[in-house]
Amino acid sequence: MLTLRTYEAAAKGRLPGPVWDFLAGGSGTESMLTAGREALDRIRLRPRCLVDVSRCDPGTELLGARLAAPLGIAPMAYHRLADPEGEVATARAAGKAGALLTVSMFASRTLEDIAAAASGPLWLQLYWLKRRDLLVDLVHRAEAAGFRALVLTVDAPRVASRPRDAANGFAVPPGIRAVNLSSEVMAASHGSRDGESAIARHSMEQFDASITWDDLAWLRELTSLPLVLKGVLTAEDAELAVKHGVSGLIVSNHGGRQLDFARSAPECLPEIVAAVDGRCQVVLDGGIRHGADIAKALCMGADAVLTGRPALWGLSHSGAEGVAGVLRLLIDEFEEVMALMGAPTVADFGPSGVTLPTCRHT
Ligand SMILES: Cc1cc2nc3c(=O)[nH]c(=O)nc-3n(C[C@H](O)[C@H](O)[C@H](O)COP(=O)(O)O)c2cc1C
Ligand SMILES: O=C(O)C(=O)c1ccccc1
Repeated sequence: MLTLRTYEAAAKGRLPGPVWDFLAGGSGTESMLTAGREALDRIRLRPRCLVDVSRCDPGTELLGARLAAPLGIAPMAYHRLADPEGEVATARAAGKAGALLTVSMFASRTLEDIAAAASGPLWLQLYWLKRRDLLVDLVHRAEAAGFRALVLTVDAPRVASRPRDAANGFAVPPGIRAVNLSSEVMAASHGSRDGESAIARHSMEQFDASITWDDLAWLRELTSLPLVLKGVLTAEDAELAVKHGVSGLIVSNHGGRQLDFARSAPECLPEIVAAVDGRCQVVLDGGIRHGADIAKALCMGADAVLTGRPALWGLSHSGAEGVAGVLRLLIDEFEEVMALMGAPTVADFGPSGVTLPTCRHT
């Protein structure tokens, strides 16, 4: 019987050390690698009994797209680090499982190839590059390829220092490239130097750290695709996001890879859901490792969750089949939790389904 731990152990065994460190690692003291997980573990479920759960339906809709469960894959760069087929295999698996796939701007397969392999909804994640012409090109290609939404990651004006990558002088191995961006812009991300991560250096050169809320209008005018902001952790920013017309928020601490000592995403979710008050969709990411985590997120008011690293573990273990296996595990566990919670549909999860540890944010 395969568990997420099996996939994780297999990936760790198979991948070169520096690649494993890039996938698994976090920023700074890595305090945030476990914070989200611990916050989820402190939340306990409050089951109801004698409800008809002879049929449980984990299906839902997210930004108008049908999903087999409120689950997607978080945007992650360079899936070819885990498997030669990369994002094409991931897309096939997400389609098979009925899960959303968020494709990173730094994907290692073309948007067109990924879309051709997909049978479910795709979102495209963007970092705001200084070279706006490249953003225009990507957005137009995403529209043409049938992507359903754009995700702007807002917790990374630069990639944070990550000690493992710095120690390894990590650079993306030759032969793996962010093929959707011009090689001229990507040149700096190759070529490793001791004591420095090429990815962090590249982000300092290429990301536009000067953008503010006012710049969102430029992106919104470029496309009719719905805009989702990823990395919002406060009610204040959620309110601003809604005022600026976003269709969704991904409450995320970037899997512990950006601001060290931040609040973890699950801790922030309730105040963000309250601030949004139904005006846009809310997705949680970070540390989703069990079907019960999906249930907890829904109880706190999320519409769906994204899982990150486990998809890459599955990919490294056995390509598309491995990713599909990971998604299947999470969805099967979620279905069981639905039955045992007395919650036969996703609409049956609400605030009374959890007890939250008392936490104050002011
Ligand atoms: C290897 C790796 C690459 C990532 N690349 C991106 C990226 O390109 N864009 C982005 O917005 N987030 C990126 N993230 C963050 C994920 O989208 C997500 O927030 C995080 O991994 C979720 O946590 P989890 O891995 O604990 O499930 C990356 C994460 C990892 C582990
Ligand atoms: O977002 C990340 O966490 C990340 O690792 C990354 C990878 C490539 C380019 C930019 C960020």
